[in-house]
Amino acid sequence: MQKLVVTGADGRMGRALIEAILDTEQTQLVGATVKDDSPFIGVDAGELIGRGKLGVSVSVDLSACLASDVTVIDFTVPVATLNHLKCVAEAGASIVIGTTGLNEQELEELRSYKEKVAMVFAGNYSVGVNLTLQLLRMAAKIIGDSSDIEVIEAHHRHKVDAPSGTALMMGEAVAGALNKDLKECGVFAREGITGAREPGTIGFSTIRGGDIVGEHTVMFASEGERVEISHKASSRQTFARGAVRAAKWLNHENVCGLYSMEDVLGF
Ligand SMILES: NC(=O)C1=CN([C@@H]2O[C@H](COP(=O)(O)OP(=O)(O)OC[C@H]3O[C@@H](n4cnc5c(N)ncnc54)[C@H](OP(=O)(O)O)[C@@H]3O)[C@@H](O)[C@H]2O)C=CC1
Ligand SMILES: O=C(O)C1=N[C@H](C(=O)O)C[C@H](O)C1
Repeated sequence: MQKLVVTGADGRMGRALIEAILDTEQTQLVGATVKDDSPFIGVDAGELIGRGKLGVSVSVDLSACLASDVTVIDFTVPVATLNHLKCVAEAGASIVIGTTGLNEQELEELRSYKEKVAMVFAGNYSVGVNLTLQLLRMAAKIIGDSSDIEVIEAHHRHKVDAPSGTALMMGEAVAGALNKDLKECGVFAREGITGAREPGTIGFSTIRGGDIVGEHTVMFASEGERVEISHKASSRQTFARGAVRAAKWLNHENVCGLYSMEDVLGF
């Protein structure tokens, strides 16, 4: 039985993760944590999602939930993720991280744990998005040099970071296949008299509205035709089930390192 702890248990993904764990064989929720000002402290984690008592009280103390055979699943905010990662390292536990919006310094700090912790870190845990990354690399190799490449993403009104982690992963997959650095060729904003499109750049556009779960399109536009590769998520369970799958995979690997969802899927 794989022992799992969910941080940010009262968040959109936290709740979806508890649901996914309850629906996955050979996994057991052994802890659920929230921020210290949450109204859900002390509530049963099962009751938090309307599934009846599990005997796991929502708490603020992650370290108290940890042991070397526990895997944490963390979809929160960058500062919390790094705090949680520190606790995980101290306990010799492992972690699956889904948080997006980390800046360069935060990413560097996360990477610094790869010798000490077994962790999976991905901007998107859906199988479909990770398949899409493969398709994008193929498209980039065949038509990337002769196309204008644009990444368009749409999410719900509550999302706080842009572009999405997935959009950045897609941009990096395309840039990598073209032997480019996204930091140099990415265009993240356009307004006013921008001038004509600079050849070889990768543009990003962001839509925020309503309850859109997550939609991404990469457009390869050239003279006379364009190719669009799209993924549309319609349920957060897609991400949650993928993260639980990653946690089960980590338990088998149990080797310190920084892994991607593509590693988990064996792509
Ligand atoms: N990789 C993937 O497949 C996916 C990644 N995501 C990413 O997951 C993250 C969470 O998304 P979502 O669930 O929609 O967001 P929510 O805002 O619904 O949840 C965030 C959770 O983190 C908690 N939190 C915030 N600040 C802190 C803190 N300082 N310490 C401890 N906990 C804190 C929140 O608590 P409180 O509510 O009390 O503030 C809440 O429980 C985002 O970065 C999102 O982009 C989302 C979906 C899929
Ligand atoms: O915040 C979200 O909701 C999502 N975030 C991830 C991202 O930033 O790419 C993954 C998914 O699209 C949903």
